[in-house]
Amino acid sequence: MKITEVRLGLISVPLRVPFKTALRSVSSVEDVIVEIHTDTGAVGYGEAPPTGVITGDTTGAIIGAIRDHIAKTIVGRDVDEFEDLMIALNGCIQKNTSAKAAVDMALWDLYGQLYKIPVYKLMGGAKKSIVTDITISVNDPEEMVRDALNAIDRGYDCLKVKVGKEPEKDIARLSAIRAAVPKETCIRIDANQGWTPKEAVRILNGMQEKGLDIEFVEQPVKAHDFDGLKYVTERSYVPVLADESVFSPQDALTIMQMGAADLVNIKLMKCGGLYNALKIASAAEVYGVECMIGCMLEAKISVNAAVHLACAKQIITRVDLDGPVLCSEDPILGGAVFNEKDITVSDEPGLGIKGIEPGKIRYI
Ligand SMILES: C[C@H](N)C(=O)N[C@@H](CCC(=O)O)C(=O)O
Ligand SMILES: [Mg+2]
Repeated sequence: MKITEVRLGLISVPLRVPFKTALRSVSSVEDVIVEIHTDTGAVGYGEAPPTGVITGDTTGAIIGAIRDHIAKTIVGRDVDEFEDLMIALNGCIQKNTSAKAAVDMALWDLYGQLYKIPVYKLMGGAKKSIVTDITISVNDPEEMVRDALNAIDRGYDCLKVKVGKEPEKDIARLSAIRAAVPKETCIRIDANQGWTPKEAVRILNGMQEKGLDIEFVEQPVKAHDFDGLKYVTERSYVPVLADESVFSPQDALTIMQMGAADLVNIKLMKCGGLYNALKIASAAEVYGVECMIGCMLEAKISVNAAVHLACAKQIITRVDLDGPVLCSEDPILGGAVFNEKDITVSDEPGLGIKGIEPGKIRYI
């Protein structure tokens, strides 16, 4: 199976409600789609969101990295030289993890199709379904309570609540939500780097004293501040999960060796795809650090690839793969079935993606 062409397109999918974090506010998913064509007619699919505030990757940068570096490296090569392809993909350009992730998943898709096996089984997995949380955007407490109750009505029992914007309001936000939702609702929070280390300890221990029962906090402090993260981890009663601090397997190792976080969030767009995500999962297994599988604002092609990983690795004990259910429509054909919180992996060879609804992709 020889790679003949890398085709790129753009999709635009409106969100049900605007997505607001301490870092950004957006109202639609605007992603780059990658199709890798082969001489057998098989096509591998990938997707990359331009999450500039987190990864530094813009739409133009994703397109440029794929066209000017990655495509030139992989076209003409055989999918069966999988390890060589992965090393070439990772070595042909620095950083650009979103572009690499989109191509990495399209290659896994083709490799699974070549050997007629779904990717999660190729990775040794046997689990067929997982359960995701859903994100509540940061707003005034009243609006957040409305969004939380709407999520409960849709059947979600785990909320990931965004905080970190106007930190003085965060305890009030969480108190209002905790008072409104059923007692057994799991609540995790994500500050998206919005607090200083001292502020984080004060807010988190304040939440603990009020009995708000927070499962964990995601990325309380700036991404580069590993010492600050460790400071919070050592002093907070609420467990700490490293998100923006962990891009590469090396970052994950450093965080684990320092004891700077209790948990790690693996995202394909931060680490460059499934090949590197597996390395983070292996490091986490060695250190006994449980992982969450997360996503950016992504539609179903790339989140579907993360579903395969989550079904394969037992060290992934938390799931934040709500990209598709935050969207008001799903233009992607095939792949995992997203029935609100319940996600069922596809048993089709590769990643199981069949294509994009006609008229919903603009080829470039
Ligand atoms: C969408 C997901 N639940 C999420 O919150 N992901 C990121 C932010 C993604 C973005 O800004 O696109 C996170 O910080 O965990
Ligand atoms: Mg996060």
